[in-house]
Amino acid sequence: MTIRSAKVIVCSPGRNFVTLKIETDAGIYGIGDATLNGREKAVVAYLEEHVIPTLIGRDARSIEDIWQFLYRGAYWRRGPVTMRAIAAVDVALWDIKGKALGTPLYDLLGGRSRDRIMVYGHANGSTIEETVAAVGRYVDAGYQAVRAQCGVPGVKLAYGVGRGDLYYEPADSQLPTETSWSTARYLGFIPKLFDRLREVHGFDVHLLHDGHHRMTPLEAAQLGRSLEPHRLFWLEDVTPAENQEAFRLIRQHTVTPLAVGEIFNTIWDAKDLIQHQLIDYIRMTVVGSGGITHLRRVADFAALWGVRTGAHGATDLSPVTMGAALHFDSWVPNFGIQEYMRHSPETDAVFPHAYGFERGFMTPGEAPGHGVDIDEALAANYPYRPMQLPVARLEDGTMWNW
Ligand SMILES: O=C(O)[C@@H](O)[C@@H](O)[C@H](O)[C@H](O)CO
Ligand SMILES: [Mg+2]
Repeated sequence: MTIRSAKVIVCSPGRNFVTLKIETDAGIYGIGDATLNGREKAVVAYLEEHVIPTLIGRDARSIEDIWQFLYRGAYWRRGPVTMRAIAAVDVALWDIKGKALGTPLYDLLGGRSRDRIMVYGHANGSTIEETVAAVGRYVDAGYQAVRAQCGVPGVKLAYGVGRGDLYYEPADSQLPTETSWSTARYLGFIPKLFDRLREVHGFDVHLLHDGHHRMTPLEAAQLGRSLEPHRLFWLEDVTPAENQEAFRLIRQHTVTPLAVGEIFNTIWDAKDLIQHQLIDYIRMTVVGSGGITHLRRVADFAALWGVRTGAHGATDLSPVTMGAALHFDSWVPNFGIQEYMRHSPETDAVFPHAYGFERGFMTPGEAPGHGVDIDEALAANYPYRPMQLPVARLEDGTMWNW
């Protein structure tokens, strides 16, 4: 089964998505996601200029060989652009293999390890009471796990505070929105949020929180320790993780579970964190980490050290990634949880999908491949709109991590 053609489809049904469609001479096609929020066109060029010409004529069944060819063959390894392009090809090829064999992707990986996949939703508010109410709406909808974010008094546009209940999209402007940040204000405030959340909602719901890379290791340790009475499911991205060693310091001081990895691209970003058991959940997902082929190696390595998966699932991960991730989650033995930020109705219409959601749990569906398609005619109604992620500055104007 030979790859006959491949094309990149860019559309913006509410937000931007980059999708790869690979067609074979057997009449079977596969779909992969290559979206890199705020830097989409870089991946488009990488695919169109450098990857697609090398795919034509290859055997679509040779997923592993094509992965190795794209990874080793580029010479310049790793990074978000390269690994997203590889992921798009990889996921499209797994989709093709599943369709060719008439079987869902999870079966190709080794079959289902669970009946349904626990997901967490995003609750946020500009005040504590708004966030408490937002968590309540998720609990009422059947979610067993909810991420809680809140505006911080004195901080302009704190991370994670959206404009609606179900949808949150941080890439909101053609030029980056400037936000402000004060870790001192944040550290003084967040324990009060969780005091109130536990007071109102009790301990039957899993609560999560995302620090979005803003603390120093010692500040992260302080936050982790102050939240221990609230028994979080996880505390995410407390500090930038380029320095994997930094997590030793955090770990020495707190037993609050730690999650990290949504911006990692390969196992090399996570190796020390995993093998020294410095984290509890690895947040890498198919689109960011070279597709199913690489992610399963990461998951197997993590399993050796008791680290579980907690795949990134923000709205910038297209339904194609969501579908592929749900098949992966169905199989992966060391599954932890899956993030689920709902897509807009426009996005759902452009990407018809077999996966489903019911009261806090998802299933990948039984369609062959990953079960997600793209309606190209509909997609054409939503042209690309340049959008960038915000930036953050400290109160004195110093550039900080958004
Ligand atoms: O945990 C998360 O979902 C976030 O950290 C993301 O919303 C992240 O900000 C976006 O994916 C950036 O594009
Ligand atoms: Mg995050």
